[in-house]
Amino acid sequence: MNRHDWMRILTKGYRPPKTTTKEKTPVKKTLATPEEKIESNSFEEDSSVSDSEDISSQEIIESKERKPKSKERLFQLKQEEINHFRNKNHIYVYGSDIPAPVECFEQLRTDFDVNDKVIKNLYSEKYLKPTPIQMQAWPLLLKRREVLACAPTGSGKTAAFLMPIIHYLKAPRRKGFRAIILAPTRELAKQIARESDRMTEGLGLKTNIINKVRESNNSPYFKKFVTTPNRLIYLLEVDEEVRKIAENVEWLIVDESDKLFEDGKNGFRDQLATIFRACCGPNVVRAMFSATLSFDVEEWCKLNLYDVATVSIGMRNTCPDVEQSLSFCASNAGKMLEIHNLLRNGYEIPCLIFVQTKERAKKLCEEILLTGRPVRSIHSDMSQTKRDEIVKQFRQRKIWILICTELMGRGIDFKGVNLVINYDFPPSIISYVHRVGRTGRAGKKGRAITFWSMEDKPLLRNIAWVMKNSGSEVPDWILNIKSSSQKERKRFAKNVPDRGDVTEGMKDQLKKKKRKNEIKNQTDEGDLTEENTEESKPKKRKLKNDEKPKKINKNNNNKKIKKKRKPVKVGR
Ligand SMILES: Nc1ncnc2c1ncn2[C@@H]1O[C@H](COP(=O)(O)OP(=O)(O)OP(=O)(O)O)[C@@H](O)[C@H]1O
Repeated sequence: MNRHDWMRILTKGYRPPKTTTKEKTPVKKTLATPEEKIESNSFEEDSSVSDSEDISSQEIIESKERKPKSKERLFQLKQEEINHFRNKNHIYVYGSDIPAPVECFEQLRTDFDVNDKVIKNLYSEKYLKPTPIQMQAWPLLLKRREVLACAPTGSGKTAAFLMPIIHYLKAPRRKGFRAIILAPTRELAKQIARESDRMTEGLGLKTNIINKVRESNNSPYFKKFVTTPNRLIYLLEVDEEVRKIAENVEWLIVDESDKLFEDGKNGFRDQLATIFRACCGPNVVRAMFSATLSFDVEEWCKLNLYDVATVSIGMRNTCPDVEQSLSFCASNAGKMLEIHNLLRNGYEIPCLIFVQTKERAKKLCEEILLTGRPVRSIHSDMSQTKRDEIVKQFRQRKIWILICTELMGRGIDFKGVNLVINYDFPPSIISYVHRVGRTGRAGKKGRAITFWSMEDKPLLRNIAWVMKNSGSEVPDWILNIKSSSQKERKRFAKNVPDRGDVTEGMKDQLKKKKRKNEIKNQTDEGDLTEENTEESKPKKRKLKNDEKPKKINKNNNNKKIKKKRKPVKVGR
């Protein structure tokens, strides 16, 4: 018998006592208060608690302790998911407590209780899902956060600020205007108003746009209010009632914020300050939207907006959906030839052509009209009705080519512009991005060609980098041109080169072209030219018996042939 057999005999019939739930509790109580601990001491000292029980109770304690950790982990996982989603959609956020982006329209209903009618209106716009700026700006604005947003041209910023406003305004109240949207041009203000009308359908909300300063004076009782700063300033100055209404405004949105923040004669910085002071109620939420942001605007927002959340989509100052290229044209005549070549060799319509001045717009329009193509120009000399009519016809594709100045560079959504031509080089990177951004909108692709000449060199490299960063191919030598200083670029923007007359040099060019054609015809027709006919040839004199033939200089018979000079060596 070995020692195992002995142990079996001695312990026969013995069963180890079962652990009861009662006995487990004292271990749990180690997490209890100190008083309870004293009470439970007897249990802890109980020797009947086996080692194995100790381990299992330890596990319980650990699992209890781990519980809050796993909550944290869950939160971390969720955060990782959110970050992944943001990265996938190129959404970058800065600020505290930024809510998660929404992925679909349904989430607006489930998470934010947005009215069905508002969501229905989004679907009837034929939108299938939110664009990245909408994904992140909606939850922020629906939580009434102040926002600074920067998203590429044509990425749906208008709906990004309109939808939350509409959700909050809900139904009309006789309180005067409750939301103000500022835009830098009348065209843009009208476009926003049109989109707002579509999105508020069935809700009874009214959007008003002030066309003429005085006209708006007698009707400040709108629900929403889209305007340019000058017009609102006028109302604030002349009407006490408007001032009171402004104090209770619930939303103040600045579209194309960097344009409105510009100072100088084209900027609205001073007017904006007045409007911000007027809309000072405790409930106002302010937000700034633009495709391009300047350092100034960012700094201002950090200082003046409350707990501002910054949202940025994609790489700043790029147009990823536009295939961009450069074309060198040395002179006005060169540009004219290039545009004719483009038009002759096939171009995409609708096509927008940007020029520097309204004079150049008119002249270029006349030139292209001669080719019989449906082209118009649009500029500030025209009445508003005429401008609206032209924009409408361009949208309806009755006009194929629209020639415009910087006026149309920002914000205007012509729907489906396929080609942008910068006939005259833009004055700044910002201007380039907005001009080129008239195509490649709402997920569609577009093309942009920029003509450049030597005078545009201070900005050439920077524009080339915008192209490169947008994914277009640019020759390396342009990217490597010596960079111009910020001062030089600013000077370029302020004093753009005088580009002269669009048709300048055309006569010379035409003469040259005519001459070229003539020469070509001559060579094609062989000897049948006037110079080569028998009559035109000089008659040959018969040589005398001992006379040698003279050498003839082909270039000029009268000139003697000059002997070639030997190069002179310069020594010390
Ligand atoms: N969720 C969406 N799905 C599809 N299309 C959309 C969506 N939201 C907006 N759009 C469309 O995208 C186009 C561009 O929108 P919008 O004019 O608001 O662009 P933007 O970002 O303001 O451009 P810009 O900087 O040039 O002013 C419009 O035709 C609009 O109807």
